[in-house]
Amino acid sequence: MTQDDAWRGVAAEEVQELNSAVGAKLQARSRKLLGSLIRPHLWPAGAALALVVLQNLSSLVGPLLIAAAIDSGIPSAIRGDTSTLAWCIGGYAFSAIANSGLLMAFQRLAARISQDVLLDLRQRLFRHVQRLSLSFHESYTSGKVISRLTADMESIGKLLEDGLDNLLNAVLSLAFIGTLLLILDVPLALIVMAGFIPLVLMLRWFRATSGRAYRATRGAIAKVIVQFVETMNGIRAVQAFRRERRNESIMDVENASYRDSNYTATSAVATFAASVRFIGNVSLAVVLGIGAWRVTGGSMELGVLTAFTLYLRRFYDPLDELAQVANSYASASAALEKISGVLEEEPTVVEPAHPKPLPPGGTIEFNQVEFRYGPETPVVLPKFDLTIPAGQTVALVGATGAGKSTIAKLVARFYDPTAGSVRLSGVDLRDTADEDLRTKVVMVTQENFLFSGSVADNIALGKPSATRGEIESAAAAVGAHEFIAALPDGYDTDVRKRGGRLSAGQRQLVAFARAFLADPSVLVLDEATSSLDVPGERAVQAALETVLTDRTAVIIAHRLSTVLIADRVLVVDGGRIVEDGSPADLVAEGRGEFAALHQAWLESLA
Ligand SMILES: Nc1ncnc2c1ncn2[C@@H]1O[C@H](COP(=O)(O)OP(=O)(O)OP(=O)(O)O)[C@@H](O)[C@H]1O
Repeated sequence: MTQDDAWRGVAAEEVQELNSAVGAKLQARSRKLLGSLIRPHLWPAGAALALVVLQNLSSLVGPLLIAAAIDSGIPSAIRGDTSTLAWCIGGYAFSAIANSGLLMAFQRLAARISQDVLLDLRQRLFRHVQRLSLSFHESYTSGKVISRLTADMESIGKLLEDGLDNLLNAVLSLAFIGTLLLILDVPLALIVMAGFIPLVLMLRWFRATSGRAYRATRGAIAKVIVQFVETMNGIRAVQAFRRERRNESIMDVENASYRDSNYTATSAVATFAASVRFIGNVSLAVVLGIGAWRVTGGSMELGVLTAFTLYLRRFYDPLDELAQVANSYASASAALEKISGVLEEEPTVVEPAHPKPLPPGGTIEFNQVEFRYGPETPVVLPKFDLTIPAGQTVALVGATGAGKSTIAKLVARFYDPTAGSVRLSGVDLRDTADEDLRTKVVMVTQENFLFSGSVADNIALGKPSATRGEIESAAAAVGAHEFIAALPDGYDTDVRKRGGRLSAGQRQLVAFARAFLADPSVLVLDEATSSLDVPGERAVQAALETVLTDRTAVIIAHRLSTVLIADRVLVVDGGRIVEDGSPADLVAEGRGEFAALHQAWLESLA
């Protein structure tokens, strides 16, 4: 692994203090992402920039017109000539209207650009995360992904919406007003500029402090969301095991650390904003003092001083806003760093550039396969060979943690073996197209996951092009038709709505109907451990036999009845296949682990 690889993807997420080289690398990655997001909107962004320039120019005219009104309009009006004053007032009204119109146009355009950018980023992130391999999801957790898609996205949105608006306004105001101040009065303008020295120092301090603080807030909010999502996902277990108090105390700790990191971040903003205001007010006081002294001495006109102080207020207001921008920027860049990390992750199970088509048949071969979950984790499956001929039903049995699910996951290519190869009909799974593999190998897991939508939609997942007739015959084949027809809206019942909720056995039947409809050559099945009532169990058993007909099957078996319908039993122990034979032969041998397991099963049924 090179030095660069060590920080790739999400590796730096949990690290609070980064060295400057890594920090720079992460910033460059964030900038690259931001650039790629903004590039498609360069023209509208240019138009927005033009609008904000015009809007700033229009707002500058006001104080100049007021100065003209005080210095020449009012004196002429006293002498009976009101035309200058009328021009000043008319001009002021016109610039105010133009200013409002331009502001509205700019804000609308900016909002449109930023919403498009956010939409693009959300889509990219969602698509990318869906493509990432199981190994990523097992370690990254859904809570963190949710936090990237919600909280982080929101802080980037805040920067794009208010931040850019404020930043452009501030920079332009500073440039324009700075120029005007110099034109109006050079000595006073220089006094104002001197205030910039402490300002720049403050800005440097603020960037360093808030950058660190906001990285911490991103990590902390992710932990709060992870804890929340885990609790909600496991709410049944939480209530069943009375884990509420324990969860509350974990949540309290995460929540408190989020509050603390936010507090540190906002404290920095407060210090910075207060310093800006303080420097602004001191400059104003000095300008007023010197200005008043010069007006009384006759070397400066009152109107000019009025205009100068009016501009000066406007000069410091955007600096206040700049503090807010710096704040949103720090928060958004921490978020962008995390999101760009997720986007940098690559699937570990990669689709080949030139896939080989899978021929018909379903022979599975493990050739010298060895497997470990990660480079630092122990070998879970030591080197082994195994051939499962097409059409055979194999039951994997063994103690918990023996490696049964791991073997099943290799057949479905959720992982690639660390050494050796897994072949289907003679083709290395690494050489197959995802689409091809997913139609030939279907995995039915214990979760029996139902997506929101109708029962029919959930069965059709196995074959999206299926007609209603095909869906119903698949359901009928596995014996699910009766209970589905009896649901409030039959096949159109929403499985997430009241009345559409299915029992564990019914969910399993829907999962079987889905697999039956998909009609794969190979079925990998993690049998549910939860026990069903006797009629439910019989229905599921009958459905299982139907689904298994004419295909290769690898079943992680938990029930004796399932093992007995298998052609072959593999007993797994510590990642090794220690027994291999037909259930009848293994029982007849009478000495092995399977024979003992069989005896225990029989006794439990007695
Ligand atoms: N994602 C993972 N990362 C690291 N180790 C893992 C991972 N999944 C499983 N393991 C380890 O691999 C070994 C085999 O696990 P596996 O899930 O294959 O066992 P199993 O026989 O299916 O168990 P069970 O019957 O409890 O489901 C175990 O020691 C387990 O701790």
